[in-house]
Amino acid sequence: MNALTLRLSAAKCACSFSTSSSASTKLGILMMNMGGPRTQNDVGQFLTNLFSDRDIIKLPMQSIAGQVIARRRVGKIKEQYMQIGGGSPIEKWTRAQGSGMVKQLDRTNPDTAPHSYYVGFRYTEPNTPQAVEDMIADGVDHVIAFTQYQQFSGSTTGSNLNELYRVQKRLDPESKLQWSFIDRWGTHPKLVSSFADRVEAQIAKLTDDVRHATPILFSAHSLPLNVVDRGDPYVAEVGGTVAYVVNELRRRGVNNPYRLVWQSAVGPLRWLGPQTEATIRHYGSIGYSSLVMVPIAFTSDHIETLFELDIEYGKVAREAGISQYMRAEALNDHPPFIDALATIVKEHIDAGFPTSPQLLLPDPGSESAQTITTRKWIAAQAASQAERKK
Ligand SMILES: C=CC1=C(C)c2cc3[nH]c(cc4nc(cc5[nH]c(cc1n2)c(C)c5CCC(=O)O)C(CCC(=O)O)=C4C)c(C)c3C=C
Ligand SMILES: [Fe+2]
Ligand SMILES: [Fe+2]
Repeated sequence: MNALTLRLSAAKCACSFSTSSSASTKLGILMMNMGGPRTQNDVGQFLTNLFSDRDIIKLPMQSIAGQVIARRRVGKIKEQYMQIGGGSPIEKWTRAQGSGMVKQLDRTNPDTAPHSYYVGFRYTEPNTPQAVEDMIADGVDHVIAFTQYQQFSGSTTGSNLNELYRVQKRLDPESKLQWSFIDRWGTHPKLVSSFADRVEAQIAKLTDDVRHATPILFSAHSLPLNVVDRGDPYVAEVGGTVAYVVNELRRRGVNNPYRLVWQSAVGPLRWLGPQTEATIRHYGSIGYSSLVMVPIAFTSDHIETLFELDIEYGKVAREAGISQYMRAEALNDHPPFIDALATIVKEHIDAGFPTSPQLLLPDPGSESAQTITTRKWIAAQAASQAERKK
């Protein structure tokens, strides 16, 4: 009997979780991510929301400075979105992933069917308040907050969780919703295997003369060094994903050399390197004529893959004499990746909605009051899930 079955022991028919039973628990799966502008007209608001978020960047007089910086960057970023078709494809991919995931869960976990997914983006619509309102209106009792960032950072999943804490406190003051959390999954075997598929497919496209010697550059969004120093787990967790993917590639007979590099640094802060762009330039300058790039910290296409890796660094690679510059496809709607998402949720349900112990351990460096409050809420939810399991 899993936790849900136990909760249903008072129900007349404990054999089914169907929504037709008034005593049944209705699950909602909240897919959390940053979001992206749907059109060029949304770029300004997206950037304003991002630069207003103290979990990603702390500015003096945040609300004014955030707007000023957003206004300064909007022209450049709009131009980048124009070059990738006008907007971010993140909502399209999140919906494809969510619908594939719940279809599979309906098959593998009939006891908790039907499964519904909700999209909670941090900086654009559909946002967290909309998702929580929809879940309340749909009669959801238990929300699985499932981050779509596979590696944890306070600036990404941490920010989404802080927002979730504020939103549920406002929209669900009597705490009718129960919550559980899937907060990181960077080494899940099905995620690792999905990445290995994507890398292997690109390696196969290289010409015979360079196929086995071409460097694989795993590239992730960088972090400011002060965030790394604080003990944010992201850098180590990205390294963990890379190690597992390389291990899987070795198992498949792909023995190419590899490096982990960091992209997308913005502003005057010092950011973690080596930078992706400088690495491409350097390898070109010492005679490499081929590279396979792998976006390793995001599951869907976005500006960092379609613009930065493909267009911007593609040009850098050509200038540096790299004639075979390739990028592993993002996971997007790759069927083994949809299987990975559904399996991760299945394992969470089957195990009685556990909270990762990592989520409850503070960073060694200083934390915001909001993060401390959010962690207390998560700990209370974790305790009540554990209680139900007994
Ligand atoms: C795992 C991914 C990401 C981490 C970690 C991350 C940390 C982080 N980002 C900034 C500042 C900016 N990020 C911006 C855009 C952006 N960031 C990510 C991912 C991560 N960020 C993505 C996928 C995107 C692009 C969104 C899209 O729709 O494609 C931006 C805005 C763009 C710009 O102005 O150049 C900023 C700014 C910080 C400071 C940070 C860690 C503290
Ligand atoms: Fe970012
Ligand atoms: Fe960028």
